[in-house]
Formats: sequence, C-alpha cells, structure tokens
Amino acid sequence: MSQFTMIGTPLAAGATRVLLLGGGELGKEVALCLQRYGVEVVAVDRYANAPAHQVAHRGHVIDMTDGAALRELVLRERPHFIVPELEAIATDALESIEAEGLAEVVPTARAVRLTMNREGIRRLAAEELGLPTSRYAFAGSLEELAAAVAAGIGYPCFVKPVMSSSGKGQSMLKGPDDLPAAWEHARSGGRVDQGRVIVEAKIEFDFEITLLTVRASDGEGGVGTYFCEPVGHLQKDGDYVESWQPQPMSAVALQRAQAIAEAVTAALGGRGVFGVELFVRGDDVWFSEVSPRPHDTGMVTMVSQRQSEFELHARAILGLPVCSRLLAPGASAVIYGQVEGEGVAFAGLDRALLVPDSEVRLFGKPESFPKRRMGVALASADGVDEARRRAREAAARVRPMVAG
Ligand SMILES: Nc1ncnc2c1ncn2[C@@H]1O[C@H](COP(=O)(O)OP(=O)(O)OP(=O)(O)O)[C@@H](O)[C@H]1O
Ligand SMILES: NCC(=O)N[C@@H]1O[C@H](COP(=O)([O-])[O-])[C@@H](O)[C@H]1O
Ligand SMILES: [Mg+2]
Repeated sequence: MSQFTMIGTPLAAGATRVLLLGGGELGKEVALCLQRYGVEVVAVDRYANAPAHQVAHRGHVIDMTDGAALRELVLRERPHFIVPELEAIATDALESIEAEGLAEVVPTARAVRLTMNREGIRRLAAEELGLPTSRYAFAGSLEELAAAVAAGIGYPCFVKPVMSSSGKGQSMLKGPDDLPAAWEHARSGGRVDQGRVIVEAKIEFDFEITLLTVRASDGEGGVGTYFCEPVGHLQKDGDYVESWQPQPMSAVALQRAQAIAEAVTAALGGRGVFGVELFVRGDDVWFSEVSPRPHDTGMVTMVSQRQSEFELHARAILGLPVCSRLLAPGASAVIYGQVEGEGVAFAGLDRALLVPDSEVRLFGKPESFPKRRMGVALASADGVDEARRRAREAAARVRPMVAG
C-alpha cells in the first residue's frame, strides 16, 4: 500500500497563490471555491486546525494583529492575493505590503483598514458620502461616553468596541445605569481592545438586511457592480441566528438600499464581495456597516443562488465573470456549540436531513463552547417562510456532544 500527503505540496509553478487571513467557516468556503479554479490556498488563523486549515494546501498559525509576523509570512509565502476573512488584522502592515507591490490585498488594503474599525467606515459613510445612519459618537473613556449619550445620542442606544464582530463586546443600553457595565463589556469583550467605542442611537427598523454586493469584472476590462437579492436576518445579542433570501421589500426601499451599497462599495474600491448591512423601515433605509468580504448571513446563498457569495468572491478576485441571480428562496439557521470542550461530535444528522431540501454544514472547529457557531443548516423551498421553517427544524435536530 502506498501513502502520500498533499499537505505542503505546491501546485504547478505559475499557479495563483492566495493567502487567506482568517480560516473560519467563511474562509473555508472561499478556499474551496478558489481551489476549483486551480488556485493554491495558504490559510492562516490564530489557532491550529481552523476550518480552512483543513482544506488548504498549507496552513500557518500566527497572531494576525502582529504586523511584523504578517510581513514575515508574506515574504515567505509570496502570495499573489491576500484575502482577509476576519476583523483582527494589522491593517497598517497590509497597507505597506500593498504599497510595496508585494501582493494585492482584496478588495484593497485601504478598504480593509476603513472597515475593520467602526470609526473609519462610519465617518466615510456618514460624513464623506452623506449616507443615512443612526446618530453616533465615539468615546475613549466612560466619562466621554456618558457625555456623548447625554449630549444627543439618547436611549436606547448601542455601545460597541470600534474593533469587534459577531456582537462581541456589544451592549444595548436602556438608561444611564447601564453605562459602566457597557463600557467594561466593550473593553473586555471586543476582539482587540482599542480603548475606544462607538455609541449609536437605536434604529427602530421593520427588518434588517445584508445586501451582498459584488464588484467584479464587467467582461470589458472594467469593474461592474452586481447586487444579490436582499438577505433578511435575525440577530440575537449582536450575532446572527437565522437568515433568508430574498427578503421582500418595497421597490423604493430596494432602490435606496442599492444606491447606498453602490456608493459605499465604490468608495472602498477593489474587487470582491461586500456584505452591506442595512436597516429598513417602510421606504426608509439606514446604512449600518459593511464587510469587505463574504458575510455570515450570506451562507444562505450556498442553497439559494447558483453562485454562492463564496463563489462570487473567488470569481471576482480572479477576474472571472459573475452571476448574482437567485435560484430558489432559501434560509440558514445557526448550529451553536451548546457544549464546552474539544473534539465535539454531532448526533441527529440522520433526522436533520429528513427535512425536505435541507443541507447541513459543520465547520470542523476543533473546540466548542456554548455560543460558538459550529455549523449551519440550510434549506430551500417555494417561499422564504417555509425555507426558514425547514432550516430551523434541521438545525434543531443536530445535537453537538463532547466525546468522553
Ligand atoms: N444602531 C442600531 N440600531 C438598531 N439595531 C442595532 C444597531 N446597532 C446594532 N444593532 C443590532 O445589533 C446587530 C449587530 O450589530 P453590528 O452589526 O454593528 O455588530 P457586529 O459585531 O459587527 O456584528 P457582525 O460582525 O455579526 O456583523 C445588528 O445586526 C442589529 O440587529
Ligand atoms: N461575523 C463575522 C463572522 O461570522 N466571521 C466568521 O467567524 C469566524 C470566527 O469564528 P470563531 O469566533 O468561532 O473562531 C471567522 O473566521 C469567520 O469565518
Ligand atoms: Mg454587523
């Protein structure tokens, strides 16, 4: 019997090489899509055996907020493209790497810097582009925070670390008594403590959407903007628990949403998928934030579109044609870890997959904790309500268990 290992084996000389900064569930799908076009994928994360490590040609474990470590890795791997997939990256190092022509950062190093910090993207959207947003202020101390809320933000409001995602470090405040705990939570709960928070007035929305927007080849040497159907979603404690596509909305609101997405993505530039987060009430639309990469709520597109958001990102990066068309109404429901420990196994897949037109994606994260997203159930149907029901049912039938 012969045995061989592909790990570490480079593709043919001349293959395009991508350095994926962040190897979670989103990066894993991007890696698979890129590999289908012959790309060599090197996945990086802060821990070993991250989901994308498990499918990449090679993997590394580094602290991506360490600019020197990032530069050393880029010099060693010499990627053609650097594709960030999470929010904790030394963006100044990315800017110098791009400026020196060492690699192309997707979508651009500037876009990654501006969106990784809530202050950068909020000032660009509200102050430079004049887009509608919630009232907001920034604060570097509890006193500044209290003063900003008193001076006009009001209650209820949200406090969030300037660098964080998936609701980490975020609180909703109902009154001044909530200020100290919110400040503390933002300091300890963000991915990176910058000692600075944004406070935002609460928008009373009917629903919220992610408008997946693709900047990709227009087939004539330029870049075109392509919109997916709006993805509706439900958030709990700042983290998404369900999403569906398409979210019905008025023609006026859709046109406003697309205009906001066009303005923001054009200002950020480059090529790739952007997840533009918007709040909608009637015909009114507010910009919330944008990911310059595929979005967690967009995992639904793995069943609802012919080209998922990951496929669209891969194609956009490589300069290939894209099609953002909806295939069928679909939905996703998150499977949380529920248990604490390493080596989690999953029971109930047999029953979950009895749900019509359902699929389950387990990410393969090596360690579970109750609120860690470990997988997602997907389903399609003739309408979004039925797709949501199916996805929820399939997710509920999967039971994570720690062996032993
Ligand atoms: N100003 C606001 N008004 C109303 N709801 C808000 C506001 N800010 C945040 N939320 C709610 O909290 C959710 C998470 O907020 P936000 O997207 O800013 O956090 P995040 O940590 O960046 O999350 P993610 O990385 O998952 O996008 C929003 O999707 C929305 O449901
Ligand atoms: N909202 C951002 C988001 O969904 N990011 C996704 O979660 C991973 C981190 O998961 P972890 O915290 O379980 O390691 C990231 O790597 C990315 O795929
Ligand atoms: Mg968000």
